[in-house]
Amino acid sequence: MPHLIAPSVLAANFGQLDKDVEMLNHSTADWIHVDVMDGRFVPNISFGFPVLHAINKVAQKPLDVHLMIEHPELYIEQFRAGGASVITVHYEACPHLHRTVEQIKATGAQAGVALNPHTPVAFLSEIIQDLDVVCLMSVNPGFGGQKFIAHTYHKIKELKALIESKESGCLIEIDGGVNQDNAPLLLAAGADVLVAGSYVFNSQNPAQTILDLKQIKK
Ligand SMILES: O=C(CO)[C@H](O)[C@H](O)COP(=O)(O)O
Ligand SMILES: [Co+2]
Repeated sequence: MPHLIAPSVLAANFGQLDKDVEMLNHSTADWIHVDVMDGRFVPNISFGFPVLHAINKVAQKPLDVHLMIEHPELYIEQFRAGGASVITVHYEACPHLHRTVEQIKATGAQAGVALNPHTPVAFLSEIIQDLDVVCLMSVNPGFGGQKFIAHTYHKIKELKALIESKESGCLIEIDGGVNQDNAPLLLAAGADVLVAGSYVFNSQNPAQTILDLKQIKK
């Protein structure tokens, strides 16, 4: 399968969000990554439902909603109604992860689980068959524009081995500090989906930057 590019609108210009989403519609982006932060699970607040609705009104690509919030189970149906195609919750925020994953799937969305940089891949061994996406955080969640953590390569290989051993069909998504230098190595290690925020939106030509990431050969 060709890899997928999921630009994060966290780095977009919120004064002209519709224009930036239109740009993504016309680009080779596959998904639109939407980072929701609650100021409790992570030390930052991004946005909530009104902004998600504004994005969904314009977006013509699947919305990949990354929930960096406590008690995500209270809001799954609302995020689905807001247009989410993929809903990703954090392992660290879900004591009843299996129940929350089933709840996501019951809405018709694809279910993702994100792991913080310090959380072992092996913690997903009993649930990997039920997941559509595992999102490996390659920065500590909460902010865009941070430095990529190189230990992520090792986690991708471990996750790939776990997915194969359990015959799971789930995708490996990498989120944080992705750029043109590390992307080829991430794909070679086994990544399927690359999230990129500041690298895309801070570039001179975001659509071209997305195309460059999309055209990397494995
Ligand atoms: O989940 C996130 C931060 O918690 C963002 O998706 C991530 O940081 C992408 O932004 P950048 O490419 O600028 O690192
Ligand atoms: Co994210």
